[in-house]
Amino acid sequence: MSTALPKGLFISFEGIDGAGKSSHIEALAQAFRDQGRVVTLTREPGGTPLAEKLRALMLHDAMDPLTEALIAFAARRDHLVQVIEPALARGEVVISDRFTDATFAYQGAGRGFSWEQLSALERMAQTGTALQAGQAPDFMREPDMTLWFDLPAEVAAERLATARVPDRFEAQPGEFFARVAQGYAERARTAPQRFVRIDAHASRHAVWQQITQAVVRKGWLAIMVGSKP
Ligand SMILES: Nc1ncnc2c1ncn2[C@@H]1O[C@H](COP(=O)(O)OP(=O)(O)OP(=O)(O)O)[C@@H](O)[C@H]1O
Ligand SMILES: Cc1cn([C@H]2C[C@H](O)[C@@H](COP(=O)(O)O)O2)c(=O)[nH]c1=O
Repeated sequence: MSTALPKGLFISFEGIDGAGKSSHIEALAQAFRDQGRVVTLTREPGGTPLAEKLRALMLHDAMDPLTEALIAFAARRDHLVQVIEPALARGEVVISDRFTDATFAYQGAGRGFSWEQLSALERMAQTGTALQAGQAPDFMREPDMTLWFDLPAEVAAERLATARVPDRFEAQPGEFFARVAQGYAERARTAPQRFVRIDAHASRHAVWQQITQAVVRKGWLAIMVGSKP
């Protein structure tokens, strides 16, 4: 007798730098584990040895916006093929700290690179990776849910002011992050069924409640009484 695998789930966390994503990702992973799921916790750019090398280039080496976008998608393709698709095929929950919406927000809205061309790259990089899962050749992999941490750029800047040595993105001026935040809002408007807006200006506890409510509403987790981030 064969035991059916649970359906793989793909959840991404998005938002401008300092929006508070990292503070909750591990807690959500643990909530899934507590309810018997296997979790692959990963990040972008990165998540594979090759993609981590590309991350280091992207975060620290000067380059033009097209180069930046191409590196983001090259890293994503490797990440999808090597990590995300195999984990989904095993019925795991994949939680990624950022995915393609970040490219639209940062390289698109932030740097000014064309969204139309980013859409073409998105289709190229995210199609044909799920054939073994029985998906059609033109199926484009996207997250099942995107938790979008919406926070004004000036609040995120205050939170990060004392935090760490900034990388190429964190060193950008406030106007850059205001554009990135707008980019996320625009992207959320184009995919309302996938995006869940999290009011990231709320307290940590209230943010955690919004996250758990979103996942419980989907029926992916049972109600978690007294759970904490
Ligand atoms: N709800 C909150 N209220 C106040 N401060 C918070 C809240 N959530 C997180 N912080 C603080 O804000 C800072 C940034 O949080 P965090 O590192 O989780 O953000 P992030 O979205 O993961 O950023 P990045 O994408 O740059 O890694 C940290 O100092 C964290 O302690
Ligand atoms: C996936 C992706 C990321 N970025 C930027 C966004 C952040 O500034 C960094 C990653 O740092 P984090 O601390 O892990 O959040 O990279 C980007 O510009 N484009 C992308 O596609």
